[in-house]
Amino acid sequence: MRGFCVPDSATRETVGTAVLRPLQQEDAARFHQLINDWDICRRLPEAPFPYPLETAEAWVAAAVADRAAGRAHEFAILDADGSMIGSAGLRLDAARGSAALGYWIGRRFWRRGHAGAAVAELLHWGFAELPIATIEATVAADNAASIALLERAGFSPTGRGHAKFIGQPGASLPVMRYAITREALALRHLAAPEPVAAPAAAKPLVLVAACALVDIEGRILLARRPPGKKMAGLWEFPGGKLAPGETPERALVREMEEELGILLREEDVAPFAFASHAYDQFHLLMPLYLARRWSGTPEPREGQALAWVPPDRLDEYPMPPADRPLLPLLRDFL
Ligand SMILES: Nc1nc2c([nH]c(=O)n2[C@@H]2O[C@H](COP(=O)(O)OP(=O)(O)OP(=O)(O)O)[C@@H](O)[C@H]2O)c(=O)[nH]1
Repeated sequence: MRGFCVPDSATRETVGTAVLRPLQQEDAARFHQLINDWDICRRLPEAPFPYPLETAEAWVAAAVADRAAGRAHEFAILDADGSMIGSAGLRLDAARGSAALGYWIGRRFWRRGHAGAAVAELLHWGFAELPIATIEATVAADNAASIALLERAGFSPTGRGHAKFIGQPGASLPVMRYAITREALALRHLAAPEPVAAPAAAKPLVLVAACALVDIEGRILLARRPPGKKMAGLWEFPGGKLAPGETPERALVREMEEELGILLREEDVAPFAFASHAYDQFHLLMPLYLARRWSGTPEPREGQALAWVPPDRLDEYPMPPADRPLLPLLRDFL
């Protein structure tokens, strides 16, 4: 398990800034100077106290080796002047597609929001760069500041347990387990900004996810909008509007099942391009994905006609105006 040390919650008034850079062997002396503090070590399960310089050197050397091997990514947290003030990192559990978070901040730099900023930055970095879907954290049950910090960062509790802390021999202390998924972090950031007041006459923005299903002959599946619908008779890429809280990928999985009766997996769709088009009643924003793998044979479940169309014949099929800029991109790519 990884450890946490944040004393007393970073006050909300202070907005921390954090810059992370990979931990280097030259950081060992400073690392030692900052971490050799009972109030830090007692909250870190793997930290002895006192914390010898050789242990710091060995820990940093292991971190450098772990980074090279892709096992873990440990960072120095820097303040605005570029001085190291603490450390934060992610240790991978490749089999589970997860990583364990740990961090600590030197005492002189407590209560300035640095830990919260470092954790936020590390979550973004981790989900962008590592093959993981979840980041987990285990924290001593009496570490109220870190619990508050994790909850503010978007983590949810997943359970309780006990863990040994090297600095407190013999003791098995109660801990709480937390986790955050990639989707939860993304939704949080979508939900976070205050809505910008739209001018009275603004058109609603409609978000539609669409998918170009490509068969082994490189043909693309088009669906013809059935009579009775807006733009009936035009050919389009299968897809539809996102339901509340849905990612575009998840919406595609649902729509492909509903419209075509096929099983498409989220990991089998790749973002390709997007359409942005002002219709009279709304503005359409439509990410277009490509998929070459699915289970089942597409069949029209909603009264639509279907056609497998070679890329150089897409022009022959009348499509909504939003789709037209996408056609040359598809022709060039396929
Ligand atoms: N699926 C799909 N929709 C498209 C494409 N191009 C395009 O302009 N659209 C527009 O994006 C919207 C798709 O949303 P939808 O499929 O959930 O809407 P709908 O008209 O079938 O249902 P609705 O009656 O509930 O509005 C429609 O207004 C549709 O005309 C496209 O290539 N694929």
